[in-house]
Amino acid sequence: MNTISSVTSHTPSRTGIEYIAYLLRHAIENQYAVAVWRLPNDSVCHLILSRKLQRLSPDATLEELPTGFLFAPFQKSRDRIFLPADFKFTFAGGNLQPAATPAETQSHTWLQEQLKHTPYTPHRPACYTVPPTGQENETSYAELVRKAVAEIERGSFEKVVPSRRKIVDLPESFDVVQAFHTLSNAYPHALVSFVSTPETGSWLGATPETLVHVHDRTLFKTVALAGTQRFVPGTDLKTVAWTQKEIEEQALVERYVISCFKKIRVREYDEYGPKTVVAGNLLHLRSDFTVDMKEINFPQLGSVMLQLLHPTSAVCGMPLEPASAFLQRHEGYDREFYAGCLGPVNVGNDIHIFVNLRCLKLHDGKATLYAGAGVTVDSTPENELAETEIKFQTLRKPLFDQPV
Ligand SMILES: C=C(O[C@H]1C=CC=C(C(=O)O)[C@@H]1O)C(=O)O
Repeated sequence: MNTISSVTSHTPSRTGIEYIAYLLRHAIENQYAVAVWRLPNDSVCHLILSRKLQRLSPDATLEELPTGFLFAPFQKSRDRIFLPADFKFTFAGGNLQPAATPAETQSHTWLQEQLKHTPYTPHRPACYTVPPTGQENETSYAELVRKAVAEIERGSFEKVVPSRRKIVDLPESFDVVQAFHTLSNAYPHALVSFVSTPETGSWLGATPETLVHVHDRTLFKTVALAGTQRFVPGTDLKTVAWTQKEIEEQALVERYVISCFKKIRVREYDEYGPKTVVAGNLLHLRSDFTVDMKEINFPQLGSVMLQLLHPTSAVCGMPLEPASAFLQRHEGYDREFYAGCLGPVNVGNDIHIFVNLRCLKLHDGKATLYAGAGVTVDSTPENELAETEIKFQTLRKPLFDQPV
């Protein structure tokens, strides 16, 4: 088996961070796309390089794709992007890990060749960036929430999730690989991801929300997540109280998930919750759904449910169409990949797709942060605005401020 020792036998040993920085630069020089991720409650970080992105058709089945990474925008009418794993590496404990699959063995051999031709030199990691466009301001977000409540009172929909963005200056010393590392340490229960492609620019995030998880082609999982409050470390989760507004907001997401199961006549799901969960600096209410796919003989449930669920009423609204039309008309900016979905496909027998929340997009010297809040008839503009501010803190605090 070709392992790290074969990479290092011709070159000085490098840290995982140095290898990642080297691979990012190689990607940019060759117009390759990159995805780096660390799954929740896992210590292993994965990196793939793609020579060419694929655009997935709406009916593409994830189960039939090769190993890779899905990156899909919020707008369903736009193309979902798939990064096939032309090269794949894993890192743990700060080091590149021995190749565990034939594909990784080939990747190690390739890396060894690259290092011979272009030896490693220390440098700040580079990634694809695009300029920011415009800036949302606080007054208009409060106005947006007011309009949303008025529309709910008029009976157009029950819930909508308006969002906003904030453009911040990056510190002089900002280093994207270090930032990924910082988020991985700060948020062990999140999917921490970094996606950088010539088409999409670079996106970094730490999301708490699973959209579709298929384990070993047998077990399907999804969640209904909503309701937000600040987490004070040390709080006993059993003592956390939720308002009627938050309970209803989460119940609407639950109903949305169940309505998707109903559309395909799946009745054999287990539902657990809602319970209070920690998501970094925040608390949410979450219900977990599981389906035994073998038992109901539905091998493509993951792909089918992904199409039905996205965008859930945790990021869009309920009913979907009028809420989505409201956001299109009034939100006033392009969400692009915020509140879209992303994650590894067919890596080690799992498909693990998350909602792209608590994320930012990188520009030269700046970053755009994104956050939304679920609005129901009981919402106030002040509270929802404050909620988006604490959601911004999920990334701001560890990356640009003091550690969490
Ligand atoms: C839309 C976001 O969060 C969603 C997920 C959990 C709780 C939410 C809420 O309480 O509003 C949102 O529905 C976001 O983080 O930008």
